[in-house]
Amino acid sequence: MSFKTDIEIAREAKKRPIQEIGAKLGIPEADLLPFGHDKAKVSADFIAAQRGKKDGKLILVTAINPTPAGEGKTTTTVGLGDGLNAIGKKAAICIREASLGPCFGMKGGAAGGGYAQVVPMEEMNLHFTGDFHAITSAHNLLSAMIDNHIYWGNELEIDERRVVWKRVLDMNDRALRDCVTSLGGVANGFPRQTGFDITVASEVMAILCLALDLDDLQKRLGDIIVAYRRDRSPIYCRDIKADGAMTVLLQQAMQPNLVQTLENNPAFVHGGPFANIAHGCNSVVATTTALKLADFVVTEAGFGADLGAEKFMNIKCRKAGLAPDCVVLVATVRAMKMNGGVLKADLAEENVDAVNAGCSNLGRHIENVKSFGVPVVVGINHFSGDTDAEVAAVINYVEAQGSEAILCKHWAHGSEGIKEMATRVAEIAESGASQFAPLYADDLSLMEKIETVAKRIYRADEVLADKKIRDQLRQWEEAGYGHLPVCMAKTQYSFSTDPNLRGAPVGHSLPVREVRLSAGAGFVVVVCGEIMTMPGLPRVPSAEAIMLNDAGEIEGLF
Ligand SMILES: Nc1ncnc2c1ncn2[C@@H]1O[C@H](COP(=O)(O)OP(=O)(O)O)[C@@H](O)[C@H]1O
Ligand SMILES: O=COP(=O)(O)O
Ligand SMILES: [Mg+2]
Repeated sequence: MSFKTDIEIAREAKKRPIQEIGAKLGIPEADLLPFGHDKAKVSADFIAAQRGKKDGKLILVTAINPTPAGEGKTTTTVGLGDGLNAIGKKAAICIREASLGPCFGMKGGAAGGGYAQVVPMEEMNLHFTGDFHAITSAHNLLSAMIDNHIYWGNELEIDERRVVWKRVLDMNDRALRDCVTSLGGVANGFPRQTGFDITVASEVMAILCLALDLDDLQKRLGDIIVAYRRDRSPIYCRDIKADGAMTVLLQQAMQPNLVQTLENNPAFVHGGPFANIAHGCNSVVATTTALKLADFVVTEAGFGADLGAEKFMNIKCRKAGLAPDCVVLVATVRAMKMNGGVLKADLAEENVDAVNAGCSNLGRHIENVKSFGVPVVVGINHFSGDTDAEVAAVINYVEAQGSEAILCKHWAHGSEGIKEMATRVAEIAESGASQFAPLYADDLSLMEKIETVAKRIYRADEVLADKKIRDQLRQWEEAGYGHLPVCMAKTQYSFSTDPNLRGAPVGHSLPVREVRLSAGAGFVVVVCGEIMTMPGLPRVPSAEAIMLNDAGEIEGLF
């Protein structure tokens, strides 16, 4: 059975003018800044005018530990938004923007898939409205101004060995991870070892996603710590006098983007941090705006619930005062089999035993989501190769755990394939059953916060952090940053730091490699295991298959 590709389906979309989509949410045309006929930014003035209005219900879509292709969180977020609208609810979705890294690397885009996509898919997965370029430019302006300050006499007495601000690029380029700048003699400045992260790991990205408005954005930018002096005193972005220009570069990017689903329902697409190396959630401003305009808002958090959902709850909700009313935990037969020990190459073959073996991963994620006090429904994202026996194995397991699992066929059928889930989610969200609370209080020490996530979510026995790291955490506590949440960076494939340790490992240790203070974003990044903040390209990058056909249309984007 041959299926149309995502891009073929997206190209056939019968899109409505973006003004019509905005009108569904009561956004006047004058408050939409159009980018063509099918994309627009929502004005900051209109957003500010929504404050004080009643919020709709908030639904988070997360997943079990994924295969490299992803298990359909974004696809399910889009499908569920369409499903809620199809049963008569006023719903909007909020998802993240795509990074060029995975688009041209391995994983592909971030617009959903099949008949549950947001459009225009090609533009969204490429330059969209320029937000990532703005974030990259703002980040690298600060980088350039730091080296320029040092070049012109270093009045701030920056210890050149302790510049912590790197550069970014929105591309997977391992060659840039670790490099030396300012080679070539006196005219080029003072050589310094530094490197690049991918734009989605930039603190500027996190700030744009957590800032409440433009004033908050500028303050957070100013709070960024870029370097330390020899006496270890911090030097801030505002000391370099870059925060004003960075805010100018980000003014338009701060306004959330509005597009539509294949079924012409409103979709906010804004911000794009990954969940393995950053906090993995779309912007607060898009989510809080959507909550003022719709009765139901469906949003996503990247990778598995051990990463995106944990940081959605402990970072985004904590900082924005959000409280999810329901969680949809996406499971797929293929990811269950992979967590049950099946190799990627063998996932297409029926294997009920492997599905049963993989259920331990699903069961742990169910427990973890419930530990935040939020009701959870498992959404089985149906793939054409799934057999009835494999699906039944998942449903039987979930029901034996006392939870609910609903088979969803939105990829193949759009809203028609997910009405049962939409109905159930609306019931749960409106029931008031959710008693959300973050996993740890602000006043725990930074180390205790790391240990709480490691033990309660990852089920690690211990956290391995050497004296240098523990001393650094204590120094940040003494400097007044002890109240901040932690942003865990680790592999998305396992509860542990070993990507091959699938299922529900116990007894493992969590090695902390380094810690980074994002004083502007307001969290401490805890880098665990071998995770990289500048990914590399795979042996055969998706880019090799991306081209223009004779009709000038893009091929190979997915
Ligand atoms: N039910 C499905 N059947 C076939 N392909 C799917 C299905 N759900 C998602 N996909 C595809 O899998 C890939 C990952 O989906 P996506 O929603 O981006 O996952 P995630 O957001 O969890 O990473 C996309 O290419 C999408 O088109
Ligand atoms: O940060 C990762 O997001 P996806 O799981 O949607 O790929
Ligand atoms: Mg996604």
